[in-house]
Amino acid sequence: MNKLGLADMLGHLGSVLASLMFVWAIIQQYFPNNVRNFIDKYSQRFLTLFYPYIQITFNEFTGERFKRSEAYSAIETYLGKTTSMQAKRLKADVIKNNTQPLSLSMDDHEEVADDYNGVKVYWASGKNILKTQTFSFYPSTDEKRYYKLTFHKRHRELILRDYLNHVLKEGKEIKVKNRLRKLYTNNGAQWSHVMFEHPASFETLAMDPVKKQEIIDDLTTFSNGEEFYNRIGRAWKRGYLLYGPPGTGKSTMIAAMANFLGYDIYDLELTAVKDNTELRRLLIETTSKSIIVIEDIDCSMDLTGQRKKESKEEEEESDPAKKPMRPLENDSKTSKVTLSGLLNFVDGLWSACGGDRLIVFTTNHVEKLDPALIRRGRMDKHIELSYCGFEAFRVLAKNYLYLETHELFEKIRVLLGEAEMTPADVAENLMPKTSPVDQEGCLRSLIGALEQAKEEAARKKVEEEEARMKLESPAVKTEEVNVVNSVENGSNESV
Ligand SMILES: Nc1ncnc2c1ncn2[C@@H]1O[C@H](COP(=O)(O)OP(=O)(O)OP(=O)(O)O)[C@@H](O)[C@H]1O
Ligand SMILES: [Mg+2]
Repeated sequence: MNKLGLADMLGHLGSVLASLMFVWAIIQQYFPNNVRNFIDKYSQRFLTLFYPYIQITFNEFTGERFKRSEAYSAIETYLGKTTSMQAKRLKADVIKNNTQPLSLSMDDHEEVADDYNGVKVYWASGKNILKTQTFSFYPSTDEKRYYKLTFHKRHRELILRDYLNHVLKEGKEIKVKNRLRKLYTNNGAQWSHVMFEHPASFETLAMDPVKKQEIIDDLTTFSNGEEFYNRIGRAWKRGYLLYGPPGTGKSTMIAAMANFLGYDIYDLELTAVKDNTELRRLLIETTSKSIIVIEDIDCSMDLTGQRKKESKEEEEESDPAKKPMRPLENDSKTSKVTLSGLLNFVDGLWSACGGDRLIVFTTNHVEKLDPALIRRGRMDKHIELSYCGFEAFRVLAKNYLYLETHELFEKIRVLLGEAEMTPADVAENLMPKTSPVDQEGCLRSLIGALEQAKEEAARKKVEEEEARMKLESPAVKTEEVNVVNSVENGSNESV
């Protein structure tokens, strides 16, 4: 009896559904389009009278068919972090980045909430499937994805004016940070590149923390300074001169800068550039958000005082800025890049071809460089990287040995003040040589090396002093003889 009742009920339900579908099919078929649109429009208006929320849709493709909307991809990136914490169904993609191996986004028909200055907004992902009859080579474009933002209408102004700007800006910034970066090198007038995957960062860079923070602040101000540079009418570029003895971290700092800003690196080999025209072409080909590096600038070109006593035809060149570069001794090709060519390269004229660029020179001999090349405005910031101080040592000890403090630190602090050792040499002594790591053994090895460096420095000083005395002694003797002679002659004059 019961069973029969249930079967009856299901039978009735089935016939009701069938009738409804029949009515819907008749409406679809016989009601003209404009009547249906009319019903749709007014039912929507009626609903919005009681619905206090505003919705904005951001489509993946707008206008140009195959060009992904910038706003959509910025939103996708912006929502990555929130998505990974809130959504239950996620999509993952490999981005092969140092800091983050996967990019996560919401799967279709997911929803997450975001908070902006205490205001709650909701983001939902969705897709429309277009029923196209035409044959397509790009079937994916038939699925139109979108993000829908929903918020209460009383926050309309805040969301439209501030929040959306914030989302787009932040999304773009995260994108720049996450993108794969490139290291370009030039072979003559051609750039070729490999992926840039240097792990250096400002945290691992050993140097005085105050100086380090100053550089980080300078870089941050520069990278956010588009509006400022536009307002004061200057090309958006900044020059850094890094100088100091070998092994003090100049190249490491360039890698840390690139990682910090998320910029590409153009490592320019000047001796391989034929002439100023080639140099200009190379510069024009660089993209924005990049660091153009010329390492060991004093070795790549003759910018020293020696230029005045060079060969005859070079002497004839009255303007020193026009003097050709001296190629490296083993370089068979002659580079005709002149100092003025390089100055043009650095100056606004050529670097004004859009976007932000840092230009970095490194040298071991800052005193040899032509003042014109490194004056402020060209090389805006001069940074000296020097021998390892105690603060720099602490960074290395933390990185290499996981040591924040140790009883031997005090001894090392005193020795670092007395002996000159580069961070590269300190790092080599701290490099673990056994497993498990013998922290104290590494510190003692460093102490040994520092004491040796101190002794060597003292011995060198004595030798230099002796050599100086030897050089001076004949003159002293002559002077003594002259004085004796003049006394013997009864004269008061000394020569
Ligand atoms: N300040 C530093 N912080 C951390 N590591 C450093 C530092 N200086 C040097 N090192 C270590 O020493 C090695 C050599 O450093 P780097 O190549 O940066 O020196 P450099 O100043 O560019 O030398 P050069 O003048 O010979 O080009 C690096 O691999 C790095 O590991
Ligand atoms: Mg270097």
